[in-house]
Amino acid sequence: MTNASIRPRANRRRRIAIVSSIAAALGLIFPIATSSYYAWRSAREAQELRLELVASKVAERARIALVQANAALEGLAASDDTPCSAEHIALMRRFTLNTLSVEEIGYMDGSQVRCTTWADSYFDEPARGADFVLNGDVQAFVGMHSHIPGSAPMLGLRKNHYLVLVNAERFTDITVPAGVQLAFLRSGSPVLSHTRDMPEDMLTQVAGGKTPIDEDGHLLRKVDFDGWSAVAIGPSESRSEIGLQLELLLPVGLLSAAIALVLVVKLSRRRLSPLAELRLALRRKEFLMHYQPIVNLTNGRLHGVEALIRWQRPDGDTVRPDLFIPLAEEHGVISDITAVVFKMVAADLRDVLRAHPQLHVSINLSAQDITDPNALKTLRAQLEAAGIKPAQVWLEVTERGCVAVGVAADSTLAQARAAGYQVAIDDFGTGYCGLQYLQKLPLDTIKIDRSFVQTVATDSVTSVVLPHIIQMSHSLQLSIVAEGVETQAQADYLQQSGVQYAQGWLFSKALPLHELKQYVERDAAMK
Ligand SMILES: Nc1nc2c(ncn2[C@@H]2O[C@@H]3COP(=O)(O)O[C@H]4[C@@H](O)[C@H](n5cnc6c(=O)[nH]c(N)nc65)O[C@@H]4COP(=O)(O)O[C@H]3[C@H]2O)c(=O)[nH]1
Repeated sequence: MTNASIRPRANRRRRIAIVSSIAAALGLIFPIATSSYYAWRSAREAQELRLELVASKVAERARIALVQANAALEGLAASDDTPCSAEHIALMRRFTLNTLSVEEIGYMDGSQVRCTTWADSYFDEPARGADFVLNGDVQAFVGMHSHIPGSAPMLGLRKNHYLVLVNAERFTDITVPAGVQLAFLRSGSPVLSHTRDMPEDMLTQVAGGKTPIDEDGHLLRKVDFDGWSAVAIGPSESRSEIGLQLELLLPVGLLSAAIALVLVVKLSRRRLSPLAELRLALRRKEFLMHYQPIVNLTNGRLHGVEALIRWQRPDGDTVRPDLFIPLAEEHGVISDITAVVFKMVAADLRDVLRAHPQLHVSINLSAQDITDPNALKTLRAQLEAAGIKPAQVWLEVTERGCVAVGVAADSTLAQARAAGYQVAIDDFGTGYCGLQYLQKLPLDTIKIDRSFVQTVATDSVTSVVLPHIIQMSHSLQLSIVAEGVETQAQADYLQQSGVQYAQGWLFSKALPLHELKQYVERDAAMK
């Protein structure tokens, strides 16, 4: 078995490094880009709102002016003064002065202007037909002029004999934010009114019903009513506005980036940890079982096997269980490993154990397994499915494990024995477990730790302990398995001291399943 460490392999480390770098870069870029985008969006939305607001203002002004002009036309129609009499002209003047949007009123006879508000001056009558008709009976003429030379283009509205001139320029004559242009029009008719410095091409586009937005960095907002349109056009967003929004949003973006970075570092460290490797190995099913023969010292025949887990990494390296089992115990992963062991043992040994009922398999349990109420249930389910009798299964618990879980060990081990399993205490002698405590535990077998076996025929201080352990086990009527027997001298000594069973390299190392099966066949062939 090679002694591979539990570090992630180079290519996985590389993969984690690449993924982490990408995640870190995204973690940095994303919040900053998002806050910049939102700064731009908010600036744009603020501009859209501003344009909407001024367009609404224009629409409102125009709507009021048109309502007033209409009211003047209605009021004049109700007059029964003699047309163009002094009273009649005075009436027209009153209407002109009282109606803010109306600049001048004319009394028409057919297409002729007979008199106007200012009786001695006449505006030119419309030389052509109406540009459009409003409310079914009001003819509208675009581009008329009052009697004042060089006056602004007016909108003429005629109903029956009266024609009022409305100064449409007033609609767009409002204070606007820098760079904003306004226009007022009726679809299909020339632009009635627009801001003075509106570029010609923009005017043409607006008149053509086009929306000159975005491509040239402009936004357009339109407010429609009764077939009229008030249009506001402005730069899509201002740099200073974006800067302002960025000042608000960027700190949030930077904070999120910092949090994301810390998370990525933490996560990648966790993914690079031995525990993450262990969990990954469980998911990838990188575990298998080896089996070490336990022999009868009297005749050298096979008595049973100890199931020993192996972690085979994808590159062929094997990790020793005494490296990863403590890690699994420490982080609560051991019950998952034990469940995997139960499953693999049942699948591996079903044929061997059914064909050789005198053999048993010894399975290691950790302290947590002893307190886990599911452990025995899982084991029973696996064994029943494989047709293996509980009597052929030994459960090994370490002395340290029993001491650690205390009273719980008593009841679990008692339950296990009641269910037909044999219970062995593993690594005996290493766990400071007093005789008194040992007496209370429901045990069948003691496994003497390798460290004591190795003292046979040496001057080691601990060499005196071995005979005591053997003697104590005899007095408690426990069977004994000696672990780690490497020499014939050790085997001879143990046998002469009354130890019945042993395992160790003298007899066999832990074997993969197919080699164990050959071993079992050879043993069965021995007479
Ligand atoms: N130097 C020497 N060593 C010998 C000799 N004969 C056997 N060994 C080794 O001694 C260990 C015996 O197992 P353990 O005391 O139960 O000690 C086991 C056991 O505590 C734990 N372990 C192994 N498999 C499992 C398992 O499935 N579940 C749990 N919970 N623990 C396991 O890991 C420990 C180490 O297992 P392994 O590395 O397989 O090491 C095994 C075995 O390979 C020998 O003659 N000389």
